[in-house]
Amino acid sequence: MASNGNNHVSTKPPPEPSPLRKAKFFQANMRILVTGGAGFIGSHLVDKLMQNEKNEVIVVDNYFTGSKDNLKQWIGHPRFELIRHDVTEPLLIEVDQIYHLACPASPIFYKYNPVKTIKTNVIGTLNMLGLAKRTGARILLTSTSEVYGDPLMHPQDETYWGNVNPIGVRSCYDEGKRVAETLMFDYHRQHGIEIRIARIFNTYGPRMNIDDGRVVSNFIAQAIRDEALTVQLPGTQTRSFCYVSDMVDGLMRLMEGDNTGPINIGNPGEFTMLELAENVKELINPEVKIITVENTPDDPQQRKPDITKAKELLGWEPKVKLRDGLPLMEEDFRGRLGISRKK
Ligand SMILES: NC(=O)c1ccc[n+]([C@@H]2O[C@H](COP(=O)([O-])OP(=O)(O)OC[C@H]3O[C@@H](n4cnc5c(N)ncnc54)[C@H](O)[C@@H]3O)[C@@H](O)[C@H]2O)c1
Ligand SMILES: O=C(O)[C@H]1O[C@H](OP(=O)(O)OP(=O)(O)OC[C@H]2O[C@@H](n3ccc(=O)[nH]c3=O)[C@H](O)[C@@H]2O)[C@H](O)[C@@H](O)[C@@H]1O
Repeated sequence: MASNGNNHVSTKPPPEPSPLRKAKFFQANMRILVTGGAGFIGSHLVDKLMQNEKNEVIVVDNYFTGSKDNLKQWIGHPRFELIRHDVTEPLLIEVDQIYHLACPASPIFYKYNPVKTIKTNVIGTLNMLGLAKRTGARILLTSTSEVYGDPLMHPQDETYWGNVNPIGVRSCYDEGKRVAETLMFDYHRQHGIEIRIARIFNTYGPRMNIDDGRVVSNFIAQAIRDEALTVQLPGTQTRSFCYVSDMVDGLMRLMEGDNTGPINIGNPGEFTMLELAENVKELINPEVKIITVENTPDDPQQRKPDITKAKELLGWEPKVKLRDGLPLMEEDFRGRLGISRKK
C-alpha cells in the first residue's frame, strides 16, 4: 500500500465551512435592495428587514449623509451586503424588491449641492426603475410631504397637487421628488413596473446626524449641550413629527400591500416650532433658553398629514407620541455626545 510516510491519523473532524461560504448556498426568499440604507430611516429599515431570516439585504449608499456606523451590527453578516455606490450611476444586480431612499433629506444638505440633489432624484430614480424593469422587482420610493410645497390645503391629503416654487432654493428637492413620482408612474403605466410611493412627513429618532440641521435633532443637541434652542421665525409654523419605528412599519406595510400610493405616512399630531422647543426644554433641559433666529426662504408654514388612506389601505397609524419619542432620541444623542444627564 502506498504511504506518504505519515502514519498519524487525525481524529479531528474536518473544519466547518465559514458562515460566508454557507451563505453562498443560502436560498433567500427575498433579496431586498435598500438605497440610502446607511442613512437615518434606511438603517432602521435594514434592522427590521434583517429580523426576517428569509431576507437577504443589500445596501447601496455613497455615504454623503449616511455612515457605516449605522449598519455596524450587520457588517459581516452572511445575509447582508454593503456596497459603496452612487445611484446616479447604473447598478447591475439581481433583486426582488427595492426600497429607494437614497437622497439627502435635511434642507442644509440637499441645498449644499442642489444640482447633485436633482441628479440623485431624477437620474438616481431612473436608474433604480431601470433595475426594477430588468429584474421585475417591486420598487418603493420615499417621496416627501414637500411635494405639497407651502400647502394651501390643510391637512394635506394625497389628492392635493401642492404649491411648490419651481425656482427656489428648496426646488432641487421638492421638484426633484415630484419628477421622481412622475417617473415612477410613467414606468408603471408604460412598462407595468410594480410601484409604491410613500409621502413621508417629518420623521425623527435615534441615529439622526447630530449636526444635520433638522429641527428635532437641532433642539435635542442644543438642549444637551446647554445651548439656546434656535426657533426660526415666525415660530408659529407647524410640523407633524413621526417616530422612526412607526415610519418603518408604514413603509413595510406599503411595500407588502396592493396599493401603489401615493400614501401619506406621518404622525398627524401637529406642533408649532415654539411648542416643539417648549416640549424639548421641559423634557430635556428646563434651564435652557429659547431664542428666535432668521428663517430660510420658502419655509412651509403648516404641515399635517391626512392619514385616512394609510389607515384604510394599510391598516397603519402611528403609535409613538412626540413626548414619548423625544426621550428615546435624547438617550441616543447623549450616548454619542458623551454628555450624561445632570443629577
Ligand atoms: N426624515 C424625514 O423626515 C424625511 C421626510 C420625508 C422624506 N424623507 C425621505 O426619506 C429618505 C431617507 O431620509 P433620511 O432622513 O434617512 O435621510 P439621510 O440623509 O439620513 O439618508 C439618506 C441616505 O442616502 C444616501 N445618499 C444620498 N445621495 C445618494 C446617492 N446619490 N447615491 C447613494 N446614496 C445616496 C446618504 O448617504 C444617506 O445614507 C430620503 O429619500 C428622504 O427624502 C425623509
Ligand atoms: O417631512 C418632509 O417632507 C421634509 O421635512 C423636512 O423639511 P423641513 O420640515 O423643512 O425640516 P426642518 O429643517 O427640520 O425644519 C422644520 C421647521 O423647523 C424650523 N427650524 C429648523 C431648525 C432650527 O434650528 N429651528 C427651527 O425652528 C424650520 O424653520 C422649519 O419651519 C426634511 O428635512 C425633508 O427631508 C423632508 O422631506
